[in-house]
Amino acid sequence: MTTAPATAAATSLYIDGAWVAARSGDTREIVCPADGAVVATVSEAGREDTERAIAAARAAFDSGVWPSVPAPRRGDLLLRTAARLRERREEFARAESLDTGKRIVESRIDMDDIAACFEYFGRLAGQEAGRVVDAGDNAVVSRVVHEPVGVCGMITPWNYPLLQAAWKMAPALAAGCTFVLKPSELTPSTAMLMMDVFEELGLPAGVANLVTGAGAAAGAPLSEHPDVDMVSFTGGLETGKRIAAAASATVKKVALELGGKNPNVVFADADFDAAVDNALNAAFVHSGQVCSAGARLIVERSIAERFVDELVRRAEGIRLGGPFDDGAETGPLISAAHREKVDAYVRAGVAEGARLRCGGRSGDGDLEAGQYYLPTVLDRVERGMSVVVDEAFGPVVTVETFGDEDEAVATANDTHYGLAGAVWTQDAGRAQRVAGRLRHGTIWINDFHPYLPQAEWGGFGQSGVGRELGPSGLAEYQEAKHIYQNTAPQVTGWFADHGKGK
Ligand SMILES: NC(=O)c1ccc[n+]([C@@H]2O[C@H](COP(=O)([O-])OP(=O)(O)OC[C@H]3O[C@@H](n4cnc5c(N)ncnc54)[C@H](O)[C@@H]3O)[C@@H](O)[C@H]2O)c1
Ligand SMILES: C[N+](C)(C)CC=O
Repeated sequence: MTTAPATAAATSLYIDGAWVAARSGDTREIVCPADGAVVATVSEAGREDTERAIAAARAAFDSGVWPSVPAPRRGDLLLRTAARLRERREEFARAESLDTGKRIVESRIDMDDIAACFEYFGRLAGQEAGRVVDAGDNAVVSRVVHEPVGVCGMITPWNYPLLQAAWKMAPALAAGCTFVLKPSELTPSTAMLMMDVFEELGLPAGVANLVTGAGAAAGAPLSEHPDVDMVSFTGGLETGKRIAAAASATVKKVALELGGKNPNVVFADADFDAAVDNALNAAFVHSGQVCSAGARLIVERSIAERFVDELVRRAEGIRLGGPFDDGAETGPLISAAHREKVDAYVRAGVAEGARLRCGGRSGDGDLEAGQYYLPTVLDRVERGMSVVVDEAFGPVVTVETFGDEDEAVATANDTHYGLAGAVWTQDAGRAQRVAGRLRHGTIWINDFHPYLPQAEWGGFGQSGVGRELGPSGLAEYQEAKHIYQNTAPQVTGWFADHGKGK
């Protein structure tokens, strides 16, 4: 059983440096999906609360209180943020686990990754003062500088709540932007703790603002409002399309990190045990609620039967449990509604002809109190079937087979997404060839899942627009400005002076 922290926070909106309640007075209970315990009560923001937060972010930006701080000093605040996060790691990890049901060991890893993200952008801030351009004229001084985009709306999902927000907040602050963050309505707790850290470290009022509430009410103004210069969204494809469409009315800058249907390609010469073990990680870590989950296993035909038998045997043995259960290897799904969606997806696959090898149902016994769904393997699937095309965002892996390299690549690229993928082989030449041909934003060779703050993350195709992390992750929050100075202005004579002498 999870125990709730004593938060009865009817004032969970952080606007202009103050904790306030929703204007409506509405609140929402946050429920741990591992056992249904209420772990927090937070304010439920509506449109007018978000508009207040936007006004605060706009005023803070326009006053220059943050954008005019020299970039190395902004970087210093990010480094101090990282240090504070490391000190408060356990408190943050616990809050994340209670909201998501994620195992505490995974939440601790997330907190370390978040601190590393703040450190990376803290160091990157101020490293580059723009560039001088040779205009081909000695009288001209021409340079390109990078300025903050302005007020950013940030909308984030529930699976990696603070991590996905950190990938936006850290570069935005490094660039000199101000922002309004709207985390998933299901998992707001660590975002609240984060505002507490910013306040503690003296970030000026109005630079970081937080609204907790549902997407259509609290989130939509961030893509619609003319005072927001950029909206950065991480979440599902359909929501991303809605946000991009809404943002077009004011021609905002838009960054989208969307879903994936990620291929995990295994050649017959791969290290068998490592490939099976990592296929389990790829599909079932965090019960598959990972944008880059290896949900499409694509195995060379000659080893497919043995490989899948072993995968099924291992999947059947995975132990499920709550965040603080030391024996658990993975946790619950986020909600009852999501579990129903995953189950319907599996049923649709079976109805289309897939063979259910294991799982395909909720957990029983002790697991009945939570939103558990058993690791599920579906084989005998074909390209075009819904389970091969659509993201399940649950512990479900489908198995396809191939005969040669060309077929492997064609199968792996046959998706409207393009977020991530892996290739398993001991042939270094083939590994590089296949990696080069896969149309996905991240390719792992003989590994699955690692990401680094210094390496870009994002999708090809309908997995998104733009990149987070790496130098491009900072550039997302910057506008390039060309400053051209003529130090010896002269009459050009382009237009004759027809009035001269009159
Ligand atoms: N590419 C990545 O890096 C990445 C990372 C994590 C998750 N994801 C994706 O996120 C999805 C799962 O997350 P989810 O279920 O929270 O996604 P979701 O799209 O349902 O919700 C994401 C966020 O959008 C908000 N929202 C919903 N409707 C909105 C609207 N009309 N206007 C503004 N905001 C709105 C929600 O309240 C939430 O905060 C999966 O598809 C997953 O692949 C992608
Ligand atoms: C981006 N990542 C892998 C941390 C989480 C995706 O859901």
